[in-house]
Amino acid sequence: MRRYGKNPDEDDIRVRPNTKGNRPRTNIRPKHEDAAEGMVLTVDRGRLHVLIEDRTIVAMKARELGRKSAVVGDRVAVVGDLSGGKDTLARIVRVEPRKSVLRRTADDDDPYERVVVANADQLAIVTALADPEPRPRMIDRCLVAAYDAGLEPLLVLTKSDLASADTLLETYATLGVSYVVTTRDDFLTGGVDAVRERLKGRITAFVGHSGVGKTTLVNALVERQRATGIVNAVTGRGRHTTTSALALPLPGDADGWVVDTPGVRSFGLHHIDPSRVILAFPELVAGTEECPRGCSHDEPECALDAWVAAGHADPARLDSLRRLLATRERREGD
Ligand SMILES: Nc1nc2c(ncn2[C@@H]2O[C@H](COP(=O)(O)OP(=O)(O)OP(=O)(O)O)[C@@H](O)[C@H]2O)c(=O)[nH]1
Ligand SMILES: [Zn+2]
Repeated sequence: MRRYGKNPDEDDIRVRPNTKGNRPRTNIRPKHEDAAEGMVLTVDRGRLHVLIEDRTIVAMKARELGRKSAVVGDRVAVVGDLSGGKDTLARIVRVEPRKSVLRRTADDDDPYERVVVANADQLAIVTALADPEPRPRMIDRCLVAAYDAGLEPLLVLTKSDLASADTLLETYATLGVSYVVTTRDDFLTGGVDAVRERLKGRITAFVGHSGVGKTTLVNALVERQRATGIVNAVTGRGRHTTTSALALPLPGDADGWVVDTPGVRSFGLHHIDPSRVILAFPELVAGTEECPRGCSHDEPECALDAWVAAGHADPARLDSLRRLLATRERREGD
């Protein structure tokens, strides 16, 4: 995976400078009132796969979009050949405003932020209960990224056949995070329904370290083996070869999307705004009014200690908030 430099998924289409001084072509183009609306399902070497009604078409960014990127989950307007036929290439002329953006930085010291998924409602943080051992710090970092992006976090604890979820759930009880506990053995007998229930009507981005069972789970959720149509159109040419995220529809009338995010294991948290993380702790928000400007909420002048001491909030919640905010400093092993 490339970690630095230009992201080939986002900047594939170059805009040539208009050296002849002609009128910019965008001025003489129609306004694309006839464009079709669709959703980006995946990006593969600069080609975007877009779902329009029940067809998947391949498109590229139109020149007029400039450096603006379109990513998985984006609602886009598309013109050109929309038949979805082999070797056709349509053009994306507009990216609709995003409801949410989930970003990662390649590294905390890489200032280039990459949008991984647009318009997601929920972040499923997939963690194995054993093999590999759970990493609470990584979970905390994902929680911070979710709160910052305005996504609702969902803890998905896999491999419950190997270890109990009790200890881990204790750690997160104070945070009130939703969770589901899964085991592969249940998937064969409908045990994946409990997870599907949480995904209904929403776009959920799935993140997790290698080996936690994310692929096993995602395949069970979308019934990939049996799936036809959309899923095959995207993945049918064999292995999905890019590191781009991939949106897969839930089967039946669940009306939800699973967005698999290969290669996204954690998040660079340099851009995180503490005031957005605090929104996940509504009872602490008012307590920050007396904080000094730009308070880190983990300094002697922070007003939250007095707020908690006055009985406005549970001290354990302030501890949790501080624990989460502290994960912004990257450590060995993150
Ligand atoms: N015991 C047990 N093993 C599981 C379970 N789910 C998945 N596994 C195994 O865990 C290993 C990793 O599963 P994957 O689904 O490939 O995990 P992944 O997170 O997608 O990992 P990468 O493919 O490396 O990204 C495989 O050997 C699975 O068979 C489970 O519920 N219990
Ligand atoms: Zn403060």
